[in-house]
Amino acid sequence: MKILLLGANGQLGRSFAEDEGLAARGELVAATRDGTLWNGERAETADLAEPGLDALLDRVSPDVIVNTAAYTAVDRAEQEEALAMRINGEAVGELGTWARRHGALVIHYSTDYVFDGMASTPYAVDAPTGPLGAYGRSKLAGEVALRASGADHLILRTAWVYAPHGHNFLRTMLRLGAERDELRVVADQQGAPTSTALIVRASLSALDRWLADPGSRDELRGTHHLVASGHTSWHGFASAIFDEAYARHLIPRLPRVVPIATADYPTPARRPAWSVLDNAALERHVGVRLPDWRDGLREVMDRLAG
Ligand SMILES: NC(=O)C1=CN([C@@H]2O[C@H](COP(=O)(O)OP(=O)(O)OC[C@H]3O[C@@H](n4cnc5c(N)ncnc54)[C@H](OP(=O)(O)O)[C@@H]3O)[C@@H](O)[C@H]2O)C=CC1
Ligand SMILES: Cc1cn([C@H]2C[C@H](O)[C@@H](COP(=O)(O)OP(=O)(O)O[C@H]3O[C@@H](C)C(=O)[C@@H](O)[C@H]3O)O2)c(=O)[nH]c1=O
Repeated sequence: MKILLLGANGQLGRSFAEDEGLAARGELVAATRDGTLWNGERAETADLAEPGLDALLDRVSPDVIVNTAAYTAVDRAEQEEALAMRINGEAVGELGTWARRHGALVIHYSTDYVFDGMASTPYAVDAPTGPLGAYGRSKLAGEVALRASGADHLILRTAWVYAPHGHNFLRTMLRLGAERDELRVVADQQGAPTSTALIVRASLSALDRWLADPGSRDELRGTHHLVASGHTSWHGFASAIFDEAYARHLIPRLPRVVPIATADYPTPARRPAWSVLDNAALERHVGVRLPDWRDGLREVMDRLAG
């Protein structure tokens, strides 16, 4: 089996590449935008903003495409919606079209930002979407295009993703906390911080079930919510980050973390107030346990401390 990993330098892509789980299941071909991995090794080049993905796909001829590449700059997307649409929308449709023609499976990631955040109970997979901003619209376009392609696919919607590496809220907090005595963080947006390690583990379980049990495919094919269990606010997440970092002597002192309202932290893109996704169906279909978000945080902090 040949597996093509797109976006191997991103938070999630790098976690897949480091984990070795994909490589243990087949011949893994990693691709990045510039043809180089974060560690200096060579990779395939795949720029989703450019036409010509078919040439790479024809050459690699994957049985499974794991697409972790995406335009993820939520605020900048408000100014660059066409580019976000190309990368997160059209290019995903092209992957699907190739996959349908060649009988390949596409594992693709989407986001809580496809919802409008007006709910007050966890979003079910089939809840109506209604993105508030350009990034969410572009990710929804990718979901729609992949479904329309007719390819075998798993769309795994996740949220509030972080890792010991890459661009994420956890690393931003640790940087700002080292620079300032006080941070102001929104307390009226709720979600489930989800580590890339959790996403990798659950994705591999889903892939294993897909491969081992063709009878499961009708149940698995389609969209799922892959997030940690429980929920908190960005303020709650920031406070927990500092507590865990302080307990491991990663920071010399605890900064003050002041809860504020979204209105007091104006940003170009609107974000959903309620981003909690119901992950029970994935636990049932794939037989994985999706632990509480605090477990993932402790695991990442242990890695940073180690
Ligand atoms: N981050 C989050 O909080 C969440 C992410 N998701 C989704 O999960 C998936 C993984 O996200 P995550 O790992 O956090 O994202 P990152 O931003 O960490 O990584 C995205 C990767 O995509 C690459 N990329 C961007 N533009 C292109 C392009 N034109 N061609 C090829 N590659 C490109 C980037 O390349 P380069 O390194 O060169 O910039 C980067 O390596 C995405 O689908 C995202 O939408 C869903 C919910 C939450
Ligand atoms: C840095 C900072 C942010 N915030 C707020 C702004 C925002 O409402 C919230 C999160 O900020 P960020 O810009 O880090 O997060 P953001 O880029 O919105 O994160 C999103 O990324 C995309 C890719 C997703 O798919 C989502 O699931 C989600 O993880 O925290 C503060 O209140 N204080 C601060 O000091």
